[in-house]
Amino acid sequence: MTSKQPVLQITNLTKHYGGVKALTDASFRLLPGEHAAIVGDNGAGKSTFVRLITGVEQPNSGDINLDGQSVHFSSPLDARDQGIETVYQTLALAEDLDVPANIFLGREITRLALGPLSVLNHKAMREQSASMLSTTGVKIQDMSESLRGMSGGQRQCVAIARAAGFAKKLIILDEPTAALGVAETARVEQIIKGLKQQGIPLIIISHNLRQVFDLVDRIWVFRQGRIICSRLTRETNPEEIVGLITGAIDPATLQSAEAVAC
Ligand SMILES: Nc1ncnc2c1ncn2[C@@H]1O[C@H](COP(=O)(O)OP(=O)(O)OP(=O)(O)O)[C@@H](O)[C@H]1O
Repeated sequence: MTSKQPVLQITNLTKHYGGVKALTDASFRLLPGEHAAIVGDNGAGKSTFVRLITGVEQPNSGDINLDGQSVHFSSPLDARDQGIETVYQTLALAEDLDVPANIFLGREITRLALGPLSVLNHKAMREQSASMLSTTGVKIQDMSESLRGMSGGQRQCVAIARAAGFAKKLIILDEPTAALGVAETARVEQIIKGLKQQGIPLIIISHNLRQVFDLVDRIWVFRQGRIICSRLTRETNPEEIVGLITGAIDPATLQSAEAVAC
């Protein structure tokens, strides 16, 4: 075990829907600056886990600890306010708005705060958007273009830059390249590597093992509603992870006790 305090520590998180045990006693940790992947077969409980740690749903039991503090998220907004930024597959972007308006969607900067009559500070939002995009390594030709004209990859990049710009604690990416082509996937992966260099902790849900092995420090394996173990990427290989996902390998038989956190 490491002595570093985890950014996120989850203990015995459980969510049952009637008789369906979507997630039982899931324990997980993310260290400062660490990039981790969540993998598992369909129905293994990955999405349920993410919904619980992003405030979309509340657990039946278990503890979520953020930077050493026990927290409860009553809504996604609550989780966001407490420092967890999530990029969902649906991206939550507004097609008809330009890049700055999308980056500041729901967090607009105002010159005069008068409730519904507030005056937006477009200049500040434009400047800060440009800075967020450049810090994240995202290149957008024309920031005043609406998102409607952009490719899936460009939109994904805007969503990740927004998350990186506002994340106080960590970023969660849900299948960020599932709908992208090869070149766009490579671009998004470059951006994720940039976040690693900046020390921003990150959790990625991905079915793409090549991508997982290329990007993360640690892999958490979900199986039948449980987190069965985690493996340091450098101490495992794709065959072993597939074996853990399918049940062909029993985590109890793995030798490296340091690398297994069950
Ligand atoms: N709202 C719900 N009501 C009832 N059962 C649910 C609900 N959400 C999830 N489940 C069930 O919980 C189990 C875990 O589902 P979950 O979506 O978390 O898996 P997953 O690993 O994300 O799968 P996938 O990769 O297909 O998205 C499945 O059996 C699913 O049918």
